[in-house]
Amino acid sequence: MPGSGKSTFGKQLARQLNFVFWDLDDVIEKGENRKIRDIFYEEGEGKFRELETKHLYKIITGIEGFVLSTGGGTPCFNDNMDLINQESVSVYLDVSMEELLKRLSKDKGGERPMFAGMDKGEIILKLKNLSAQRERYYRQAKIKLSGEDISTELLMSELMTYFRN
Ligand SMILES: Nc1ncnc2c1ncn2[C@@H]1O[C@H](COP(=O)(O)OP(=O)(O)OP(=O)(O)O)[C@@H](O)[C@H]1O
Ligand SMILES: O=C(O)C1=C[C@@H](O)[C@@H](O)[C@H](O)C1
Ligand SMILES: [Mg+2]
Repeated sequence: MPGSGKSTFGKQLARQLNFVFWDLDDVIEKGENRKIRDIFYEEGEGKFRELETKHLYKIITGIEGFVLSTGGGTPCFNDNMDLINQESVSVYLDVSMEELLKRLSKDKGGERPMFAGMDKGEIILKLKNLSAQRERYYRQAKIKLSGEDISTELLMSELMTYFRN
């Protein structure tokens, strides 16, 4: 979900594994030479999803030994979750609504176009809607980490178990 810590956590994990870190939102912005916000406002979500899949495909089929932090919506469009699971090990950070609300309410810069200009009540409604639509994609992830004790150490141990099995 937006604000679940994908970018923060992904960077830590990449450092631990000595892998390259990519943030799909940054890759799209650099590749298209535009802010995601502007793509959304000028061309709509459909165009954004098309570009998102294009850049996801390029990274995931093009390089090895990386950690990729996707956008919250990435797994939910254009069969992206199937592609992710074919080519990599996916991780779902399952963070509570209360914690997401706390984190997203702090985003005053409008970096997240989906929540721009919303008050707390509107954010919680949006989060509930997104979660209801997206959970079925998120739960296809190979590894799920829930609760307050999400750490890179825990994920490293889950990854070991995953590869052992
Ligand atoms: N484990 C954590 N505990 C407390 N705050 C955190 C934690 N992980 C991330 N944060 C904070 O929550 C906010 C969102 O984190 P981050 O940007 O990593 O999420 P994201 O999943 O990448 O969000 P987005 O989907 O918008 O890219 C940031 O302000 C970050 O500092
Ligand atoms: O959850 C989403 O649908 C999005 C999350 C962001 O990271 C961006 O990828 C974009 O704003 C859409
Ligand atoms: Mg992020």
